[in-house]
Amino acid sequence: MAIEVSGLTKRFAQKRALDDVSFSINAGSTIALVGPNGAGKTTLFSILCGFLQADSGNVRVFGHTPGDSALFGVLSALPQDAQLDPRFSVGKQLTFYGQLQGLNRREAQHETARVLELVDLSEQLNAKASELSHGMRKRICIAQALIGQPKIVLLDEATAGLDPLNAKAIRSLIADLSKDITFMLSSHDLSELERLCDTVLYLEQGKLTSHQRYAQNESDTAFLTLQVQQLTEHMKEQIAHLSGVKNVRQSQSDEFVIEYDVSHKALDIALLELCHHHGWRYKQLINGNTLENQLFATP
Ligand SMILES: Nc1ncnc2c1ncn2[C@@H]1O[C@H](COP(=O)(O)OP(=O)(O)OP(=O)(O)O)[C@@H](O)[C@H]1O
Repeated sequence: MAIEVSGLTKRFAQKRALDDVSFSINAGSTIALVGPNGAGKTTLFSILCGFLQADSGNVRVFGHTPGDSALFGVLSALPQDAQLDPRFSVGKQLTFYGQLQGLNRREAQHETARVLELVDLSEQLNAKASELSHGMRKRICIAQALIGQPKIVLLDEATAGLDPLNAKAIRSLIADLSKDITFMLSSHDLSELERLCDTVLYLEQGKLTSHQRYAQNESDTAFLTLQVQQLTEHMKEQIAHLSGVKNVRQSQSDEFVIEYDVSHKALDIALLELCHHHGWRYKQLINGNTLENQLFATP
C-alpha cells in the first residue's frame, strides 16, 4: 500500500482543515486530489510530506510515518508555491538538491542531467532561474521533484498558470512516468485530472466526501456524454428511446449524460445518426462520464 490514512484530523485554531479523513491508495495509482479552495488539499500534502503534524489519526506512506528518514528520496513533492533561487544556475540548484538527498557530487550532476532531459530543458543547465519563463521554472521544479527516482510524487497545482503547450508537456511526462511512480495531483482542472488519474479523492471543508476509483466501467453500464449546440424540445426523450439506453440526464444546459447497456457497442453511431436525422448540431460526443459530472452530478 502506498498511502494509508485513517481518522486524520488537523486543526488550525478552531478551524478543522482536515476532519476525520480516511483512505488508502495502492502503489501504482495516479490519484487526483480535488476540492474547492480551502478544502484541505495543501494541508493533506503537507502532512504526507511530514511538514505538518496531524492532531489525531494515523498516516503511513509505504508503511512509514511521514517525515521518517526511510522516506527520504522515496516521497517527494512540488509545493504549490515552489520557488527557485533566482541567483543560482538551474544546474547548481538541482545538483545541490541531489546532494541533500545523499548523492555524491558526480551522481547529483548525473541525476540533474537526467531530470532536465525528462522535462526537456537540458539546454537550461547553466541558465539562472531569473532568466527563465514561468512555465520553464515550473518544469524545473517538477524536475527537482523527480530527483533520486522517488516512488511517490505529490504535485500541488503542477500546471496552474501554464500555457497549453507547457501544460501538455507536463501531462505527457506524468503519464509516461506513472508506470513507475505513484503520483498524487491536486488541480482545479478536472479535465486534466480525468485524463491522468485512475483514483479521485474529493475533499470538501476538510472532509473526504468521495473516494472513488475512476475506472470508467467495471459493470455492465457504460456512459456517453453528448454536448449539443442547442437544446431542442423532446431531445432527451428521443435519446432515451434508443435501444440500450438505461437513463439520460441533462448535466448542463447543453449536455446529456447517457447511461447505457455496455452490450450496445454501437450506441455512439446510433446517437450520431439520431442527431443527423433530426438536424441536431452537436459539439462533441465523449466516451464516458466526465469527472466533473461524476463529482457534481445533480440528481
Ligand atoms: N497555517 C495555517 N494557519 C491557519 N489556517 C490555515 C493554515 N493553513 C491552512 N489553513 C486553513 O485550513 C483550511 C485548508 O487550507 P488548505 O490550504 O489546505 O486548502 P486547499 O484545499 O489547499 O486550498 P486551495 O485550493 O485554495 O489551495 C483553510 O480554511 C485554510 O484557511
